[in-house]
Amino acid sequence: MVEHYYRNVHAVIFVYDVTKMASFHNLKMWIEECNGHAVPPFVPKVLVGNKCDLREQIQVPSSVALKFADAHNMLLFETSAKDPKESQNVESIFMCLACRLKAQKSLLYRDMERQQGKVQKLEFTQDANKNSLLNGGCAV
Ligand SMILES: Nc1nc2c(ncn2[C@@H]2O[C@H](COP(=O)(O)OP(=O)(O)OP(=O)(O)O)[C@@H](O)[C@H]2O)c(=O)[nH]1
Repeated sequence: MVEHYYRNVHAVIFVYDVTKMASFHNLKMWIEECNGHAVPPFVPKVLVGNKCDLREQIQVPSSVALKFADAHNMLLFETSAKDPKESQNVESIFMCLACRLKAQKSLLYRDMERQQGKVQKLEFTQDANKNSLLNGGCAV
């Protein structure tokens, strides 16, 4: 059953609760589990600390989470699913992942075209395609 979740995965979001240190410590186990299921390194992964509206109860300092995120090559987002003031970060998570996936797809497409010797032809004949083929960046 678990295998099913990892098959053809496009992105991974690791979520911990900023008010529960145990949930942060458990991340290591989740990352190992993810690696154990052979999720490729190019699959974008982000780290999300939720419940940041509960300021009085915070157990996981942002600096610690940031260090952990850096060490695992992930971006960190601190969010609240409850507080509308913090909820824009929820949207940012998905925008960020969408951007990365789009950039990846453009690069993959370009590489495929290169292998097939088609890039030159597209560069000269289709201006509209030129940007999407050659720009790996994100315009969002
Ligand atoms: N204050 C606050 N409460 C939240 C937030 N997100 C979820 N909750 C609350 O936390 C409780 C558990 O939420 P679930 O969505 O069931 O999450 P879960 O991972 O299954 O449960 P927990 O591990 O207990 O957090 C519910 O009462 C939610 O309303 C948040 O950002 N801020």
